[in-house]
Amino acid sequence: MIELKNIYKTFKKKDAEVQALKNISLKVEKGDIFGVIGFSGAGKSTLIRLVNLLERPTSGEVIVNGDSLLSLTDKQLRTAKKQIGMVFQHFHLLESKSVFDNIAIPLILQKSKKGDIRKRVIELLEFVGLADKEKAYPSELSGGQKQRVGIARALATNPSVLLCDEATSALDPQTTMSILQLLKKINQEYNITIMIITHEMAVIQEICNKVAVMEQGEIIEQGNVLQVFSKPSHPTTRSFVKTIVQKELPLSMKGKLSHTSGSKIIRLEFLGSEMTQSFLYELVNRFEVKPAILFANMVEIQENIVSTMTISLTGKEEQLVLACLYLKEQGIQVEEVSA
Ligand SMILES: Nc1ncnc2c1ncn2[C@@H]1O[C@H](COP(=O)(O)OP(=O)(O)OP(=O)(O)O)[C@@H](O)[C@H]1O
Repeated sequence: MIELKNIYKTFKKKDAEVQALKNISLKVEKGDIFGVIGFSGAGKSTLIRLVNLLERPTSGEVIVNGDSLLSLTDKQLRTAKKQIGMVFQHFHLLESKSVFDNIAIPLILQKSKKGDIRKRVIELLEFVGLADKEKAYPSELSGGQKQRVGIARALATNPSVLLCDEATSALDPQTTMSILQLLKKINQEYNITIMIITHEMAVIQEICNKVAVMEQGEIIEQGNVLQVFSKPSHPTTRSFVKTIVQKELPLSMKGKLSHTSGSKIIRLEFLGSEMTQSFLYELVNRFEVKPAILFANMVEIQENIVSTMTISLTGKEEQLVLACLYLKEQGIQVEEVSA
């Protein structure tokens, strides 16, 4: 659907060069909601702007819907671009035009018939929940409503791909959630593939099935969201994941921990929530150990529950070792915590 192959992008200024992207390769499959996350300056905007050639790579290949965009003629490129809608952080609406006219712009540009334009815009207004705002002007709308107009405009020409450049970064958390739900609905009901860049892990958690993490122009980690969230390998990914999956003991608790002989403090990570009770019961039943929960956290990712739990286990050394072994055999990740 979208494929970037060995992309490099260098911005040349008078006295300096900025290597914004270094050897980026990624694949977005049909139906994906693919998130790209990174800190400011990582190269996310440059990356997403390459997908519809708002930015041209210094080298590498951009393939969308099977077309290698850099080898198309201008006319072919215009046709290919109709398949790619884009939503912006600051909406980019025309203030002097009504909501209806803003959404109609791409249809007017492609010379659709008046009746068809009216039908499509009304349909889109309905879809994004702004049926009563047809005649309003952007200045009369909230940020969330403006973004709904931006989304409707991006969908006007029936694209197969929607690019979202920090689409929720200018919105409060509640509005962010409602816009993310709208993007999910677009993906599911219109079967549109979405690529979204963000610096907020909550965006990835809420709607994405795949994620790429960027740092200094490179992709440092990518994969299925559940995989990356449950086992992040790069320190930067870990620091992003930490913002939503709280694994560490709170500092106030850490200070009070003391390891006494005959006890172990271990952190457990596993998928699913129903497991919790059964393995604690099994520990007590099968081994001469006493478990106590010190800290627990559950996060929903892709309709899966990722659970982390810190427990203390008290008992004879041999029993503690056997208990830990048993937990590992159940597919639980076990890590000893130092005080
Ligand atoms: N038109 C440009 N000319 C020169 N340098 C640029 C240009 N656009 C981006 N850059 C540089 O490329 C690097 C990546 O910028 P980019 O905007 O893609 O990062 P980002 O991850 O989107 O950051 P942010 O979240 O702050 O927008 C930065 O060092 C930036 O200064």
